[in-house]
Amino acid sequence: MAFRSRREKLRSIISGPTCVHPGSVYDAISIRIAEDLGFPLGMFGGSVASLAVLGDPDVTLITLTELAEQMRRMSRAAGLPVLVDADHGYGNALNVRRTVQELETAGAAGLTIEDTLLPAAFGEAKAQLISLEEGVGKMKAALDGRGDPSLVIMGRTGAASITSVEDAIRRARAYEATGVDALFFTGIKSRAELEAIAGATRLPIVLGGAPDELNAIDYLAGQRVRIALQGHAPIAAAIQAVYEVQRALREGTPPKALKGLPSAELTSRVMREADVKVRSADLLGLKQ
Ligand SMILES: O=C([O-])CC(=O)C(=O)O
Ligand SMILES: [Mg+2]
Repeated sequence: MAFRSRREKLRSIISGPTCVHPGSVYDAISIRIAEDLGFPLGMFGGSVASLAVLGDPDVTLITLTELAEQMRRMSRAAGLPVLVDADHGYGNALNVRRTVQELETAGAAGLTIEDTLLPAAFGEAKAQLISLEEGVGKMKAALDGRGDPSLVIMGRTGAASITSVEDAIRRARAYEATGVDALFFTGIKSRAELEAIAGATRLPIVLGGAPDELNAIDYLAGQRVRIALQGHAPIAAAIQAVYEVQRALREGTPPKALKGLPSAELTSRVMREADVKVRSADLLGLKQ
């Protein structure tokens, strides 16, 4: 299968001895740039999916079809392995199974299923968790939905900041027992919390946003953290760049005087224009 080697690359990251930072990717161009810069992995966050596809905040309005289609566009544009934030799996455990099937055929290298109650419940401003039992059912459903055994499935919990570190450990151990490939934690606030979690579990660890004291990559590697996210600055930078250029144009700046535009060489590289020229010569008989 064409996607197998991408999945095996992600597997070698989580089974290796080091910790990597993934590139934050959200569309065909951002994944190509991350690949060109040598990132070993792309992270497709739910928040950036919402922003790129809907222009909305991360409040579970995006549909599975939209998420999978955006993943498919990225898989077609580049060969970089991508870890997808599949949120709560877009429904109950049966929906989780379907989510895994869709993301697998869209070319994801791996995905996370989390135990947050999504979308938010009526009248509840604070994040809540589903029960441990329902979380376990979702992990089992994810594994059952997997057709390619090389697809990486991660169990994710935000319990550390929603209930307690003890609850995060209880949940992580239960998810481990289902046979998931790795554990993804958000909301860990200190080295002591990470060490308690790493000491009580055995699978590779992926860390969502983390405070400064957790930002030493060798220390993280020593705690079995194999992937450490660094937020989603690229899409934030894109918002700023588009805003600045639209504003300058609106204020009457002539196009040639605009600042911050990419060189023709960079744009051509991102578009893989050289490959298109070769194909055009071969297939259309066009001179180069
Ligand atoms: O997975 C991530 O990158 C963090 C997250 O939940 C999101 O951005 O939606
Ligand atoms: Mg998310």
